[in-house]
Amino acid sequence: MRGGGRVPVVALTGFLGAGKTSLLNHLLRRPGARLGVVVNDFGALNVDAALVTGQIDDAAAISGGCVCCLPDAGGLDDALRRLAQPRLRLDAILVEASGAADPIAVARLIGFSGAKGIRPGGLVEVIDAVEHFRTVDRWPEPPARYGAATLVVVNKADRLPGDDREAVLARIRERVRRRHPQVPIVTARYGRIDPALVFDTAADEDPADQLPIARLIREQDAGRAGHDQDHDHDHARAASVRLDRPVSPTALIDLLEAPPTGAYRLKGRVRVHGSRAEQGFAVDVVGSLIHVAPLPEPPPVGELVAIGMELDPAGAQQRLDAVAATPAERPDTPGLRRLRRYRRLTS
Ligand SMILES: Nc1nc2c(ncn2[C@@H]2O[C@H](COP(=O)(O)OP(=O)(O)OP(=O)(O)O)[C@@H](O)[C@H]2O)c(=O)[nH]1
Repeated sequence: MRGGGRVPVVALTGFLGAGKTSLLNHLLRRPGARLGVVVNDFGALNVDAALVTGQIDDAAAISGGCVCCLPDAGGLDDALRRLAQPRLRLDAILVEASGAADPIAVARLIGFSGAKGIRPGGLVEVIDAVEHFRTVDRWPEPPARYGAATLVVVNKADRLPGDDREAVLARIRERVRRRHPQVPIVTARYGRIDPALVFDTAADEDPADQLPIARLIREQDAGRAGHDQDHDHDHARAASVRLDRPVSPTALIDLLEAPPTGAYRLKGRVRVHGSRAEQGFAVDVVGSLIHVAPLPEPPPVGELVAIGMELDPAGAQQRLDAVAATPAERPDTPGLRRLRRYRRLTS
């Protein structure tokens, strides 16, 4: 969400050559998003020249909406601090980790970063479908690195021989699941995943009562109904609900803690009855990360959106509708306490 709120920091990890830069380039091509980029090792920068006009060592706005920042080793915090400045109004910061980096360490670095104005936005682990069993997954136990991921992208599926493809993909999925049963797994070519899985594209012209992400999804739906668009990737499915009244904090937190089946992201803006006045909160769930932030004003109309590649839209709709329909009794002291606990943990 542009303006206000903390900027999500999304890490892209994966073994050397898995396709991190391809995925980064794909995300940077998304029009309308203002993204910060941190490339975590020198010499690896290979971002589209049209989007990044050279290796720059300070945060700078450049055409295409991308801001790029190259830190030296250990400079991640400095880079995040620079990119989190409110005047840059970024929708997300993408950190491409070096192929040699351990995703668990990367997640920890971001999670414990001292930089203000940021929050962890997930960790996307890119797997090379062809090289996987020759590089990262060579031992009886599945690699610990899967445990840190909030989304796994099995890339280069096109390079698997046709008669073997499904079997190899199934084997990779099975190995990932053994380590991390809940993590969503998508397959991709050249890292072309649905950007809605990673960040929102904010749009200044969006009406005040609508979340940018909802607009993005509407556009995608329109694109799907029409002919060809730039849709060279699997689509995320979504369900959303408009909230005309304050929501029940208990119903809301129950939803955030147990999102609808297949929901990889869940986000929204809500109004609740506080102990004295009405209060507004922005909520955001990525994988198992729950983030709750206060809004300066309660939104006149709220919204909740669930997104996922394997979302059951009807089931998700029911869950969202149920939150909208739960009476916002007051005082809902236990619910408010749970909400504030997440707020304290994440802001
Ligand atoms: N056939 C095919 N090639 C791919 C795919 N994704 C990436 N590649 C190619 O694989 C090579 C490595 O991709 P990169 O995106 O640079 O991988 P990386 O993980 O950033 O690599 P390092 O930064 O060296 O760790 C490039 O030549 C890409 O063009 C894919 O899905 N299919």
